This record gives sequence, structure tokens and C-alpha cells, in this order.
Amino acid sequence: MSDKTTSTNGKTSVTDQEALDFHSQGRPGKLEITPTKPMATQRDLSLAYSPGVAVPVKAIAENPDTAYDYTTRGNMVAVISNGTAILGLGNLGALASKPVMEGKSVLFKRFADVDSIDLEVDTEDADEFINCVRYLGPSFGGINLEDIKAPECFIIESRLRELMDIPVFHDDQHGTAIIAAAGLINAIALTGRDFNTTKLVCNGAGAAAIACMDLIKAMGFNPANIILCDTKGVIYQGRTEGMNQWKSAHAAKTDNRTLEEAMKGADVVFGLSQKGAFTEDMIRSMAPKPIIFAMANPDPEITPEEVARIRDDAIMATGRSDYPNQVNNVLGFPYIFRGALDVRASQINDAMKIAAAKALADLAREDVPDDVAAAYQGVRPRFGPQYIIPVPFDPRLISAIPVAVAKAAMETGVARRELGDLEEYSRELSARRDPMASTTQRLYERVRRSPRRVVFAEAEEEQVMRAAISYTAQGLGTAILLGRDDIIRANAERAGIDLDRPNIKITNARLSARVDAYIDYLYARLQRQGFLLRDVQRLVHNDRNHFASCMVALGDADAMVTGTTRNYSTALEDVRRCISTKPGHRVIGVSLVVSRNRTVFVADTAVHDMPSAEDLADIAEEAAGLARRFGYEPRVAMLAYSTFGHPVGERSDKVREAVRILDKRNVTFEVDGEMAADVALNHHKMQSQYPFTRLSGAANVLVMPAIHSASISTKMLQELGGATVIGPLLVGLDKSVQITSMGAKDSDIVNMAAIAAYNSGGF
Ligand SMILES: NC(=O)C1=CN([C@@H]2O[C@H](COP(=O)(O)OP(=O)(O)OC[C@H]3O[C@@H](n4cnc5c(N)ncnc54)[C@H](OP(=O)(O)O)[C@@H]3O)[C@@H](O)[C@H]2O)C=CC1
Ligand SMILES: CC(=O)C(=O)O
Ligand SMILES: [Mg+2]
Repeated sequence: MSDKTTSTNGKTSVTDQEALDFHSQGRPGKLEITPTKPMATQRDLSLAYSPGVAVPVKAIAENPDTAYDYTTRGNMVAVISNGTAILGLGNLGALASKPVMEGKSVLFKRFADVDSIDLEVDTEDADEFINCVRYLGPSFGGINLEDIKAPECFIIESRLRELMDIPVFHDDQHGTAIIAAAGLINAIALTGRDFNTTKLVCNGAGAAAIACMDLIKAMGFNPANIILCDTKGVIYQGRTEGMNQWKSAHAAKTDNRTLEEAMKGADVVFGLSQKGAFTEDMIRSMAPKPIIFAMANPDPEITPEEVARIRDDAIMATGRSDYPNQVNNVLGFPYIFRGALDVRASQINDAMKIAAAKALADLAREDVPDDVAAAYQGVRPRFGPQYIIPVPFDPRLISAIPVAVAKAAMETGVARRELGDLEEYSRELSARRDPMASTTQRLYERVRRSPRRVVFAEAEEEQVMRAAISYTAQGLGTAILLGRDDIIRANAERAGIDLDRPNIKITNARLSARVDAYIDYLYARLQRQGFLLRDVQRLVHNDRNHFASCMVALGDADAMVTGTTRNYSTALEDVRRCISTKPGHRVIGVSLVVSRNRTVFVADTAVHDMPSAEDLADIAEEAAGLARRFGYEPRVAMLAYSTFGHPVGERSDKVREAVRILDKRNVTFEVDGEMAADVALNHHKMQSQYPFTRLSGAANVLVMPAIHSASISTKMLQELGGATVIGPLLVGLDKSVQITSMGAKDSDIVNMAAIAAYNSGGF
């Protein structure tokens, strides 16, 4: 299994092994539950549980609406499946559907800050399924049904909608329909068509397909121009084989009997069936400027490459994230539920669905502002055939879609809570998302557009080889594996890794023609620092960090990554022998701490032991510069154990002095201090206790008074606080090098390689 790819169309960016490792490493699966209240003392326990908990119990019994105030209900959605139509993989059962359902739950959180839990119900019987779910209403603010096959899904959803007073939404039906409708509105406009005369064929007549047809008809698409097909061919009036009432409702008056016949001259084709269902001949037979939405997952009915080979006038969309125009319900369900939950809607009705589709279509037509261009591969997309729909990482989705949904809910009387100021609501929504996701996306995409050669200095290690493969497979550039060929190849074979791929190069230091150049270069640097020529020869021949650093220094590689086999400071010392500080800069380490939907840059976590006031000011400037390069407007807090002079202590003097130095330098970012971490990170506390502070919000760059506090706090955050800590990232070197922590996993190494590549690019 190890090196097989998850797709056979050559477009994949992950191997099967990577997918398995991703799911199994650390805590298995993709989710955990974290308490939101302290649970440390007897008092906490008395409040959280007996006797305190009795008070909200009675309040809810008296007034059920207060469940939204005292419990998680108002922000909690269940993702429920029986696994009978998992993606396009078919009926693989409830248990096998769990990775997808956990994935949907994670997407709810990531994109719209909706808490969600997956529930897999092990029955194919619609009545049993309904009976199981109908009683779960008190636990949740909404039910997202997922990957349940047709026709049972129609019965299940409509029955649960009758029985429950919270939104019940079958994502594969309506989520898909909303996104496909949005894409269709735009594709039709771009090709000069209209809803009345356009001819559409839909292959697949299951959950997604039927809902798509229902929605576009509700939006005004001419029913006479739609032909639906399934495994038996065209669904025509009078057909009896393989029919059900939902298919019958869309049966066409036509002589066509096969998909092939139906597609002749069609303007639009929707694929909601299975991989490979469209042939090149079918696509060739369509009308000029055809609109092709091949939405089967994970592999579409036909790939964009196949279509491009036969015609250049098509608007092409798939369900995948690695092609342009991703028509996938991920663009919908997080935001639709966000809006529905925020008005405590009793259902998600047609008006809300249409509002979501229109808002999505409108968003693609808007000019893309600078901060949003970042999410689009560094290119500013312009409304057109390659951009008919926003990407899932578009940060505007969170402030646009829920507002449209909430508004429609209020207008149609299904909202149980009115939102007064929708502009204010939109601003609150924006604050729910941390920009880290789009930042990382942007970073990768920029490198992809301008691929870099990264030398992996410890390439005999298995996890380094895997990282190198992932680096190239993601289209980030060339991976240079440094090490002895025989050892690398033997280790690769033992681990089942295939290194014979494009853009993987192995460089053996002993056999390299560049050795003499590196020795000359390094000897010139070190000869007055106690190194003999012989010492330098030994370093270049035998030490991978020195050889790799020389490669980068002399332009034989763009960037380097090391650190898995040696401790950080040793690796850094090796690198600094070969690479200088960038003129006018200072080398520091910055750790990115990602926790609870916010990202904070912590410095210096790697280099300066006991920084002076001047050092601290430099560290602040370097860290603020990095934050800006990552797309954040820096708000720098100079941290100490005291806040603005209290308690008095000489250790805070240098921190105060650093602020004065920065003021004198007229830096262009917000900075204040000294302050304690709780004040820096809590804007409310900052404003209420120290109203004179100059930071306009909670700090996002924390400059630590010394390396021990930096190191201790980031490590504690990681171990105790559950934060994700990336780095330390090295900043201020004249060439791009990143050092991972010892024993780093392949996913960490490839992230560091991407960051090194990004930093080398002057992006
Ligand atoms: N991009 C997106 O956001 C989404 C994509 N999808 C994709 O849509 C597809 C269907 O999912 P869903 O509706 O939930 O599943 P269902 O099981 O409810 O429906 C599947 C339908 O596809 C038909 N079908 C299967 N194979 C073929 C074929 N080779 N030719 C014609 N028809 C075929 C079936 O025909 P029959 O009735 O004769 O059995 C059935 O009507 C999947 O690939 C899924 O990944 C689904 C949801 C969202
Ligand atoms: C995207 C999705 O929900 C599916 O393919 O089933
Ligand atoms: Mg699905």
C-alpha cells in the first residue's frame, strides 16, 4: 500500500500511506473534545456538575430556549451517516464512513467555527435510522445527514424534518445542489445562455442529482430541457425498470435512451454518478462552449486533462480541490449551518438554500481584494471560465454566506432569534476565522507557482524521504536528497518508498563535483576562526549540514531543511558557519502557536539566550516582519512578568527600554509593553485595566524577555494547552534554511521545506 496514490489520474498529491499516516499518527482520527470551562477545583466541580448543574437544568425545563444559553446546543451539529453512499465509493457501511464524517465535522469547525460530532448509525433500514435520529434533537442545533444513498435518503430526510424542530439537512442533496446551482448560474452567464433554453443532462439520479434538479427547477430552469440518466440510461416517461417516485418526477419526454444519445448537443452536463462515466466521444458531441460539472468524488466522471485534450471551449468543474472550479458541498454546509444556528432556525428551507446559492455566485463575480488574493494561489482570479466559484479557502465565505442564509430565515419566519444589525453580524463572522488556513494555503501555492530546489540534508532517514516525495508530489519543486546513494536506496527499499520519480535527485557529498568549490568557500570563511584546511575538508566531506548549507550558499539549491537527527543548536551552529546573517538583520527563531482559532508568533525561541534591550527591539522587528510576510498585521507585545511597572522589578527594565528603542526607531507596527501574557492576549483585559495601551487588539506577536521563557511557554502550550506549534522558524539568515525539531514527522518536515522554499523566493 505504501507508495500507491489515492487517485489513478496522475493528479493526486498524496500517497495512500500518507493518508493512512495522517489519520493514525498521534491521537487516532481527526477530532477530540475539549472542555470550555475550568474543571480544576472543588468549586468548579460543584458548578459544572452537582449541585450547580441543577440550576440550568431547572431553567431549561421551565424554558427550553435557554438550552441555547446554558449548553452547547446552539453551536453543535451532528454529522450522521449509515455509510450507504460514501462519496462515490458506494455502500461500504457505517463504520467505514467514519473518516468522512469526522472530516465533515472538522470542516465545520475549521471553516465556520461550528462544533460538530460524527455519528455512524449501523442500519440500512430507513425506519430504524429515523427512529434512532429522531430522539437526538435535544443534543443538537442541527442535523447534517451525509452519504446516505437514494432513495432511502429522501424518506429519511423528509420524515426527520417533520419529526424534529431543528434543521435537518442532507448535505449530499442540498449542499451539493446549492454549490452546483451557484456554479451553473455563473457558467450560464459566462456563455451567454439562459435558464429557459439551456439543455442539461444529469448523469446520476441519486441523492445529489435529484436535489440538484429540484433546486435548479425551483430557481427557474426550464424542466423541459433536462434529461436525467442513471445506470440504466435515460429516465424517460414510461420507463419502469429501476425507477422510484423521485426519478419519475424528473422523467423526460424524449426518445433518447442512452447517456451517449442524451449528451449529443447538450449545453450542460452534470456528473453525480461515478468515476469515468463520461467518455471523450460524449464530451466531443456536446454543444459549443459546453458546461461540464464532473462532480463524482474522489475521481470525477472525466478529468479536466481529458476534456482539455479534446476541446478548448469548455467550462469545466469537478468536486476536487486540486483543479480550478471546485464544485463541492464543503463550500456550503459549514456556512449554511452557521447562518441557521445563529438565528436558531427551525429548518433550512428553499429560500435559505437559494439565498446561499446566489450569495456564492455573487461572490465569484466580485473583485478580489488583496487579502483575499492570497487564498487564490497568489493570483488574483478574475470571474471567467477558470473561476466560476470561490475556493473553500476564500476568507469572504464566512462573512457572506451565513448572512444571506440568516436573512432568508428571518424573512421566511423560520428564525427563532432575530439579528438586528446584519453588518455587525458579518463583522463578527469574519472574526471567527483565523487566517492561518489561508496563509498556509497561500504559502504553498506561491511556491507551486515558482517551484524551488530544496536540499533535504538528512535524506537517509525514512521520514525525510517521505517528506521529500510529498514535497515534489505537491508540485513544490525539486527535492535534493543528500546522503550516500546506496544507503538512501537501501533504506527506501526497506520502507517501500519509490524514489524513481521526477524531481527527486540524490546527491552524494563524497562524489559531488562541487566539493572543491564548497571547501574553498568555507575555508575562506573559517580560516581566521581556528579552522585548518583539513578541518574544513572534513566538514564538507563528512557533515551533511555543512555540505547542504554550502549548496544553498553557492546557489546549487534554493533552500535547505535539516534537524531530524541532531539537536537544534548543533544544527544551527553548523548552518551559521556556512551562511551569514542577512545584512541589516538579526538571526532569530520564531514559533507559530496555533490554538483556538488564533495564531500567535512567539520570539525569540531559538537564538538569543539573554537578550539585551537592543536585542529585544531587533527581535521585535524581525518577528513583526515575519508576521507581515505571513499576511498578519503585527500587534507586538513585549512580554514580562509585570505589566506597565507593576510589580516593580529590575528584570522588566530592559523590556521597557526595548519599547523606548522601538519608539525611537519609528517602527511601522503597533508595539507596547512591558506586559504580562494574559494582558497581551486578552484585549478586553487590556482595555479595561490599561485603557492607555497602544495595541488595537490582542497581541499576535509576543516577544519574550529571554529564551527560557520563550521555550518553556511554547512547549507548555503544546503539551498542556493542545496548541499546534510550528517552528522555531529561522529568520534573518542570508539564505533560506529551516531546522525541524529532532525526530520530526514527515508532515512537519515537508511543512518546514515549504516554508524554507517560500522564504527563499522573495515572495
Ligand atoms: N461534488 C460534491 O459536492 C458531491 C459529489 N457527490 C458525488 O455524486 C455521486 C453520487 O452520490 P450520491 O447522490 O450521494 O449517491 P447515490 O447512491 O444516492 O446515487 C448514485 C446515483 O448514481 C447513479 N450511478 C452510479 N453509477 C453510474 C453510472 N456509471 N452511470 C450513470 N449513473 C450512475 C446511480 O444509478 P442507479 O439509480 O441506477 O443506481 C444513482 O442514481 C458520488 O460520486 C459522490 O461523490 C455527492 C455529493 C456531493
Ligand atoms: C462531497 C461529498 O459530500 C461527497 O462526495 O459525497
Ligand atoms: Mg457526501
